[in-house]
Amino acid sequence: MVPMSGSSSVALPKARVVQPAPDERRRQPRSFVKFLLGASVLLALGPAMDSYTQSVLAVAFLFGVTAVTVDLLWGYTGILSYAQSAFFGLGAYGVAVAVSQTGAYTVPMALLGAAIGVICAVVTAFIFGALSFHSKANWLYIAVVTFAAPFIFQRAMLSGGTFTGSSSGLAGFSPVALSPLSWYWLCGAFLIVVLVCAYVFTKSDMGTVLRAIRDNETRCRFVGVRVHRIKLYLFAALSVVSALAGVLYALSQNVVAPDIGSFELATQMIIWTAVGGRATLFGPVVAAIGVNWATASLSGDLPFLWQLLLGIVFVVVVMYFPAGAAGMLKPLWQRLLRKSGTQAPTDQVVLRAADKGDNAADKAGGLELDGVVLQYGAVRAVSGLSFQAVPGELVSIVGPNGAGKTSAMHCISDGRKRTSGTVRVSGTDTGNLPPEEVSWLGVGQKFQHASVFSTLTVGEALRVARYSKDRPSLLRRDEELELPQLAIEVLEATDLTDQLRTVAGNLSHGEKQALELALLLATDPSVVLLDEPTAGLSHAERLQLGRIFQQIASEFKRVVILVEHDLEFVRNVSSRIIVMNNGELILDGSVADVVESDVVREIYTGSVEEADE
Ligand SMILES: Nc1ncnc2c1ncn2[C@@H]1O[C@H](COP(=O)(O)OP(=O)(O)OP(=O)(O)O)[C@@H](O)[C@H]1O
Repeated sequence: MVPMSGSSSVALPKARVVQPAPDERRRQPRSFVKFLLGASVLLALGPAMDSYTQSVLAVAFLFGVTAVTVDLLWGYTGILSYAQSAFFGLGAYGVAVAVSQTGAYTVPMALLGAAIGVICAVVTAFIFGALSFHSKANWLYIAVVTFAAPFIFQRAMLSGGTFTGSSSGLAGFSPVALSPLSWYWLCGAFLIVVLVCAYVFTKSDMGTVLRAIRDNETRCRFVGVRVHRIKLYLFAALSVVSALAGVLYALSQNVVAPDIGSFELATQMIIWTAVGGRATLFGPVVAAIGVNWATASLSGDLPFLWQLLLGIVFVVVVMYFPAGAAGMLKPLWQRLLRKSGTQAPTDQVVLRAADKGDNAADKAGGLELDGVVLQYGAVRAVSGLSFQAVPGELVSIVGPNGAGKTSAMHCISDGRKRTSGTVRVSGTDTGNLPPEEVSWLGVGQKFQHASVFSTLTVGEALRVARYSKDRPSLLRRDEELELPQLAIEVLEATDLTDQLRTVAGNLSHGEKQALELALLLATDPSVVLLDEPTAGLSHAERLQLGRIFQQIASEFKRVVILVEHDLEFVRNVSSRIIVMNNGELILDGSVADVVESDVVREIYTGSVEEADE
């Protein structure tokens, strides 16, 4: 951070462009085209292989597809799912059961079976997703819940009698009689289509949102990203992809057995992703193809040794190379690119000040708390807190440690935290809405500790924060980043406009604090909650931020609620001060009232009870 200019306001740029050199821009599509060329060459080599290898690789390509789904879920979004093998199995069994049971060995019947299998997979995904993605769930829920999926699948297939073929499975049902080479091409083409779609998706604005969820789900929710909904839809969509891979497996292999939806296969998919390199797409695919090809070639001669080797590789990679093979090779690849005169691709960012306020200023009707209570078991952290704040006010909440200041902030930003009482934002009762919905109503909260997205660039993080205003595209990355003026003020004043392409995890502590502030301002809130925002900052940085806070309140007419321990700082920036002790509001008045109050002095030096006596 650098000191602000002497004026209270910073001149706003209409548009500021941070763009890569032309060489870099040309490079981005090129690397992907190279990949497609490489994949085409691999497919073209098909006729040179024997039919056994063609068949093995066709299956490996389908497992590569499931690896892409695991990577999108786990690598990009942080969702560890063990259900992908069950979805694969449902697709495969859908075809096998439909054709075998009806005796109609026709393509339409196989397609009908495929549709039933896919629908079963989607319904299962929605059920597991609904159990795992909700406000009270953490990241472990999906792993624990889906842990059961392969077991349920296998048990169901084993108990299905002649309907599912029990332990022997079903065979000889496929109405599609293609040569191994044709299946090799078909499955390879399917893998390429899935990879291209996944690549485009991960490079889109929604792909950035996925990485943001993986990095910091809490911050996502507090800037209005509907995390649970996104996770649920992603999980359901990828169940379709896995089930379709299962359909092709059944048609090409002409045999299905319960182990295609097993826990072992589910674990292997996770191993391919970890060993290949999470969040790289190509790494897990190469690992899936390589491991399956090697398994087919070696497991006959070295059945036990091969499994042991795989297990050891997995443990070593997880412990010592968390970025996987792709992560290990990346520096080498980048060095090669640099030698050939090019750099890794980077994106252009055009920062633009919004011509009009999104909505907050127009409907800013202030903040109102009425009898708010927050009880943690026997501890009453907030006890009947009531106050109002109007646009343009900077209200500081002070009090000793444990007074309930942070808890009061939580009661405003998260309707589910409150035990009782009412909070109204611009006249709207927030009820028991979760933080993402309260954010949509116009509340932005900055936490005590800087909470940003460690692997996202500053520009990407700001784009994520615009989720509720500019819907992210699933297909493309918007070069233009339109921000409310007050967010641009913060970026300009702290020089973050020059760091739009810097990874947030590499910023200094002060810059992270400023970025977090800019993130919540990017949502254009009408109520800005700041919980000890200057903790750990230098004197100059505190002064700078203090001026910005005042500007947000007085110039941009927002309600600013500030929790701070530094009374000198509070005195300089506040228009009003609320004093809390033991969860209760004990004083609400002007700066002069509070500073001169004996009660406040006594709270900080002794106890109120003692003072009363
Ligand atoms: N998650 C929790 N579970 C149980 N008790 C809690 C929890 N969070 C806070 N408390 C208790 O609630 C009371 C108020 O805590 P809170 O953090 O709101 O105070 P504070 O005024 O913000 O303190 P500080 O200035 O130290 O941050 C304290 O007694 C604290 O121990």
